[in-house]
Amino acid sequence: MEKYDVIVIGGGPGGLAAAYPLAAGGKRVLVVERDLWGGTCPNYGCDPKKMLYSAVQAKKRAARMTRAGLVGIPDINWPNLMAFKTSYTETVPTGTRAGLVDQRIAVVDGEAHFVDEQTIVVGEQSFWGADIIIATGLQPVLPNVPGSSLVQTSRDFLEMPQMPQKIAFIGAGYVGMELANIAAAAGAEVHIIMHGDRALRAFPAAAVTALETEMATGHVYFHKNVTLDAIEPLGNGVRLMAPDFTLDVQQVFAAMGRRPDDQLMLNRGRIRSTPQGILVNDHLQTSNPHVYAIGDVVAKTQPKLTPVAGYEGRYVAAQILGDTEPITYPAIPVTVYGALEVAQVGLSEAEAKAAPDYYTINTQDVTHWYTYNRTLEPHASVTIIKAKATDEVVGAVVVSSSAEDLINVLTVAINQHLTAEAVNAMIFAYPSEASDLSYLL
Ligand SMILES: Cc1cc2nc3c(=O)[nH]c(=O)nc-3n(C[C@H](O)[C@H](O)[C@H](O)COP(=O)(O)OP(=O)(O)OC[C@H]3O[C@@H](n4cnc5c(N)ncnc54)[C@H](O)[C@@H]3O)c2cc1C
Ligand SMILES: NC(=O)c1ccc[n+]([C@@H]2O[C@H](COP(=O)([O-])OP(=O)(O)OC[C@H]3O[C@@H](n4cnc5c(N)ncnc54)[C@H](O)[C@@H]3O)[C@@H](O)[C@H]2O)c1
Repeated sequence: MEKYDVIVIGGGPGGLAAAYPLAAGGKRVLVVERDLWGGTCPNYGCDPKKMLYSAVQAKKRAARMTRAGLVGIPDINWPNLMAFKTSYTETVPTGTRAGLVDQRIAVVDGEAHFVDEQTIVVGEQSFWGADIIIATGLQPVLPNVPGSSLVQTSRDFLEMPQMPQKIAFIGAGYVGMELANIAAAAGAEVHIIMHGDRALRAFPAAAVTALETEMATGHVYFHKNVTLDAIEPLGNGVRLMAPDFTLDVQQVFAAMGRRPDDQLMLNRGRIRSTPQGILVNDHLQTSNPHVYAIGDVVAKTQPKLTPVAGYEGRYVAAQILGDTEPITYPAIPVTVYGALEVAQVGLSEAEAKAAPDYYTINTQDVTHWYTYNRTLEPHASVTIIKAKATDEVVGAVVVSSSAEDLINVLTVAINQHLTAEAVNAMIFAYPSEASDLSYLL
């Protein structure tokens, strides 16, 4: 049996962020990956999604600017856009694996299962680790109804060779809203099946309504309060069925959330978990003190995102190398890359509303401000939440076609505990979204 200082299970953003500093710190490290090196984000998540989104953004902006002198709206050629995406994704697994080997990190291809508290097996091989880090991410949830085998996943969507004329997503969270926007811009009629009446529950209702309205103008149809009870094959597609509801589409995709799978045999490693993920203490240590868990697989209140997985990977590496501080998280921005970008960071609007003595909430519709008028934005709004006692910026919501930029500026302000006065004292590039901040704070 081979022995290592640290075994990392999962070669995604979390696992990789832990492996490199551990190896640099002199530890003998093994990383095990059962599928594509690099994990979800660069292979079938954030990065390929945003490559497709780039063309969608350009098309939408061009369409708006036809009202300002631009002639003609470009078409999306799906196979060519896919080829552009693949030109990036096809290099990820080999490049990632080679990067590890280059740093003298041992790599094994295969699925890891626990044998006991410090031993795992991969195929026929057994490995012992003084410490083990679980960074195995999540798998898409599929509907539990007859015909669920006809349902595809976001991974299938991001590898789809042709765009069908009519498709559906089950679920209106991040994946459903983002992929629906891409499909609609590429020419499909898109249906979103929602078992409730709220999309993107974690975001303020007004921001989500703005996004839904924009998507509805682009051939996205929302079916609210529909709980599917069966899916049947059709000659050239599938039939989605619920009480008083039938919809025929060519393809249907699950966008109902993501959950850990049960392949690790956690019980043999004495590691406790729930359906939401592995339970950890404030050092990201599991119920087995030799084993840590990081990234999406952890049951946590923080958003399950790539930069959070990376942050936790670096944190656990530092713990194993000798640090003893419990983990604390900075304010984490979240952004939905839809027909509009909806972004928020810090204290939420709902939390601020619940404590009116402590916080001010300033929401402005900025659609007609110069910055957004210049690009003929369909909708733009910014919410700034400040602490009354200190005048510090503590939360923000941005809705526009480029909210990702402003939310990052506001994230810096929140994490640095800047007061409105301190932000206003800065000079930003003009004219830009950040240069408008003085009117908003
Ligand atoms: C469609 C989509 C779009 C997304 N867009 C964004 C975005 O825009 N921004 C953002 O921040 N986040 C986004 N995410 C989320 C992001 O991909 C994850 O937060 C991130 O990949 C989590 O990293 P991780 O290392 O925890 O897990 P993963 O990246 O999932 O990596 C886990 C790895 O472990 C491997 N593994 C699992 N079990 C085993 C086993 N038993 N043995 C060996 N290997 C195993 C898996 O094969 C995988 O490679 C998106 C996700 C999806 C699905
Ligand atoms: N831009 C980003 O940062 C980004 C993009 C994509 C994914 N992600 C990550 O991936 C995770 C998974 O995304 P997701 O969209 O699959 O999950 P999600 O949790 O964001 O949304 C799932 C949605 O499906 C709905 N749903 C659940 N069961 C259903 C059912 N039976 N019928 C109809 N609807 C149902 C839920 O109410 C919810 O609205 C996200 O939570 C996030 O962590 C992030």
